[in-house]
Amino acid sequence: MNEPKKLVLVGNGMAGVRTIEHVLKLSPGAYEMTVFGAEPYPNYNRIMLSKVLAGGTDMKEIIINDLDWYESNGIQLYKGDAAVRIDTDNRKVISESGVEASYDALIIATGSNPFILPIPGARKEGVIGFRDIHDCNKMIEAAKSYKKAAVIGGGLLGLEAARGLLNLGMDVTVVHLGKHLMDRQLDAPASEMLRRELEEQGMNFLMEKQTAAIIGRRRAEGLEFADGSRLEADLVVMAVGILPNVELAKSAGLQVNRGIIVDDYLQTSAPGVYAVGECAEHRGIAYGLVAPLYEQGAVLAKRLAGVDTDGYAGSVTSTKLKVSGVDVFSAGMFNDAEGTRSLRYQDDIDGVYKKIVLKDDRLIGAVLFGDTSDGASLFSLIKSGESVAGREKELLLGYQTGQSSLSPLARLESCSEDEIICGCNGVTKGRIVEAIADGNHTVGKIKGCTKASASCGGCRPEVEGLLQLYGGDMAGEPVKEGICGCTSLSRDEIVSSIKELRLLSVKETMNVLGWSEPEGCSKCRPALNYYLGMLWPAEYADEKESRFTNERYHANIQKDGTYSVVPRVYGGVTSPADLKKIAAVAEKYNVPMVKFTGGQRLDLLGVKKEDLPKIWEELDMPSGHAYGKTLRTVKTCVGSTFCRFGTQDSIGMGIELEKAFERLNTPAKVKLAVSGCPRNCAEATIKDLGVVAIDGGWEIYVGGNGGVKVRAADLLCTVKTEEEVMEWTGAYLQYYRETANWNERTSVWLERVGLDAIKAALEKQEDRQALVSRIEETLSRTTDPWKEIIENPELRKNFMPLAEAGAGAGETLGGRRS
Ligand SMILES: Cc1cc2nc3c(=O)[nH]c(=O)nc-3n(C[C@H](O)[C@H](O)[C@H](O)COP(=O)(O)OP(=O)(O)OC[C@H]3O[C@@H](n4cnc5c(N)ncnc54)[C@H](O)[C@@H]3O)c2cc1C
Ligand SMILES: NC(=O)c1ccc[n+]([C@@H]2O[C@H](COP(=O)([O-])OP(=O)(O)OC[C@H]3O[C@@H](n4cnc5c(N)ncnc54)[C@H](O)[C@@H]3O)[C@@H](O)[C@H]2O)c1
Ligand code: SF4
Ligand code: FES
Repeated sequence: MNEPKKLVLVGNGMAGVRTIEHVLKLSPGAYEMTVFGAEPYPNYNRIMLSKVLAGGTDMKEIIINDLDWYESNGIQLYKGDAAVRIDTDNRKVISESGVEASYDALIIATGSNPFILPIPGARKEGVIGFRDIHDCNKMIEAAKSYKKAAVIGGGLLGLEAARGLLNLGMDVTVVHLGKHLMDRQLDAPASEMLRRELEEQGMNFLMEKQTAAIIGRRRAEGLEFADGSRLEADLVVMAVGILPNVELAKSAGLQVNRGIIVDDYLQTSAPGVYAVGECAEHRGIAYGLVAPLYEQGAVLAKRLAGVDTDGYAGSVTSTKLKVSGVDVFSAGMFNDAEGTRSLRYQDDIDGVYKKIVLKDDRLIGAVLFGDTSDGASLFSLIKSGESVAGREKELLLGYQTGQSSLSPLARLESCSEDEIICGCNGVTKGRIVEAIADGNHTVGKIKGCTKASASCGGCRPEVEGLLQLYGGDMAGEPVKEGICGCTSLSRDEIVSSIKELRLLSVKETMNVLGWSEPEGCSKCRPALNYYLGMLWPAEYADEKESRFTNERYHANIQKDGTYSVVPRVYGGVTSPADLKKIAAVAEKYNVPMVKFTGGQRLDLLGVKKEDLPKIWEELDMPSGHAYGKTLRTVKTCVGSTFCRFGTQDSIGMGIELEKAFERLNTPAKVKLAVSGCPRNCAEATIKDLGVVAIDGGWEIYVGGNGGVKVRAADLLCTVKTEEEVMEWTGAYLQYYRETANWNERTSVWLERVGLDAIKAALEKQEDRQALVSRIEETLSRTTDPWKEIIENPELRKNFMPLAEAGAGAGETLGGRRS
């Protein structure tokens, strides 16, 4: 056997160590390895520092390779000992402590340094970047003694730092230079939705602010901006981008631009010297995310091991913000440009935004907010560059089934074993399939042994997909998945645990049931809030912060940031007096548009947030709840009161239903209608519950939907009296409340549960009555939200402009929404 060659790695970080891991696998024993690391730790997962700061994990959990690993692989590690010189003529590296290491091959993987703004005061105590364990510890320490943090930079790092500092109890203001947060990853609508969501989480923002100086004596006391205004802050985190760490390479005479220039085989301008990771510049790009760096590392390892490779051709990147409660995904070229076309979908009620960008029938970019479940599939289509002609709508609206040729499952099945599924941790499909074959049959177990899905969580749908494909048969047991990435518990398990253990708050539920994310996410928080309210109508106090914006402000937020006002008009029947009131407020507050809705209501559109309480006060009408997961409207036809075909009083029936069930919290919105004869002018058979009058009675239809996916309702029963209509409706709605998943419309629920099962549950009158008594218990505790807001000065403050609300130092400078 040949003498091993000498391989030296400078930079004990993510890209460099990943490269030598590959070399060890491809050609064990071929190299004698020496590693210099400036940090005093073994190799760790830098991206998890955000989670450490946010309290989601601890330092020991983020170590990728412990000291034993170096030892058992015969690697000489000099930790806490930076390389200070490279002698390319004599092929050796010299370290700070004086160690000299000769090399046949040298890998430079020195990463980046945080960019520190060159402004007065930038070196003061209390001003830091966020790059390593040391910075993370410093922030955790600072939060114990100081309360006001300013994060400069509203990019990925800044927002993750801000979320962490909020979790540590600090009052956090993010100062951003541009108009839009995460401007390198998101378009304006997604960025706006993100800002609103983060404001709801308690973050303050100062947008379009240029920091001119850090003020304070020895320690930072605040920021001064170019416009002369100031912000108090005793901790300042700079997160305004990174600079590749090229000093060592530069001083060794290597060709350097922004990064160290490398070719497709990661070779620098010096023989035997390679560079990978953030410090390298390939075809003009220095990447700042791990996935492309791991791809580089895989190519370099092959090169060093003498294995054939086509070289590295550059990467398309995707990102996911690691802030719990916010789902944001961005990939590829997400901005419109010449020769591209884009499709968008925006649902302001559920806070979902999707955009895909196409060029020549190929998908080249995507932005997702609120629902990022299709991110991985879209990303693999972007990478594959295949034609998506004719499938654009499916891509935008999401994969409905697992059957289409585009479905994530089909794609996963056909992709090669080497395809990286988890970009953050560089885990391939082959490795995950192997883990499944070894008996790991939950995402949690796969996470434990491969680290796939342990970081940003973006690959979780793909890991779940692989479990579906390869888990069931091998295990002989069904694969169990949780309601979201924070738990492996199903909806039913959660609901029964809440009941059995008498859990009474969202936080307690997450703690007791072992949530992986201490704050939960935008899927589980509102779901838990709903389940708790449904189970404990008397004891549970609704948690506003677990609701979407519309339900928090009791108004639908519109695309321009204004709100809409929809007063309750029972059964769609109004009066001259109410119409006058509506007209008067519309005129007085310059409401730009008054419109009839599909549910026979009047909608005042374009209302400013601060006008909402005044308008509701002057209207003195109940809320129409046009914004919530609740009973929306009962649409009625004129019925026997005026119509010559009418067999029953559909208006009276509709009003009675609406008065009985208004303000009811439901898993998803619920719409009702009542028609006075089978001509069905109120379109009752495409409603969640529709009542149609017949000779001598009423038919009750359920599970209809007139939305994206039209579904004709099924006949539940035929009854004779109005009392029976009320009883069946109450029982049906309560059964839906008790058994549906949060956010599941009745049309989907009915198909999942089955009409026969629902009929069986409601068949016996005693069962119906038990359900009715439970719904009545809930209904007896509801109140009109706007009446409450109007009468409560504290609640009214939420709608006031900042100055009137009496904001603190950071807030008066602008940006904060309450
Ligand atoms: C808080 C945070 C969160 C992040 N989250 C994500 C994420 O979610 N997804 C994602 O894709 N990316 C994320 N990133 C970026 C990701 O961590 C980097 O892209 C990745 O770590 C770069 O790997 P690297 O090996 O090039 O550099 P590094 O991991 O920084 O490693 C370089 C190492 O070299 C050492 N070094 C420097 N000079 C010398 C020298 N002269 N001698 C010896 N050692 C030296 C440094 O101390 C460092 O340890 C995040 C970064 C941070 C800071
Ligand atoms: N979830 C993730 O994938 C993740 C998380 C953290 C960090 N990272 C990576 O770490 C690196 C550093 O992240 P970053 O957010 O610092 O870099 P970035 O370049 O992505 O964002 C910096 C932001 O700061 C803003 N900015 C620039 N100058 C400013 C100024 N003077 N005042 C206020 N704002 C200013 C920019 O407009 C930009 O939005 C990036 O490569 C990033 O991709 C990734
Ligand atoms: S459904 Fe029948 S009763 Fe009602 S308006 Fe139409 S025709 Fe008249
Ligand atoms: S892609 Fe981030 S955890 Fe897998």
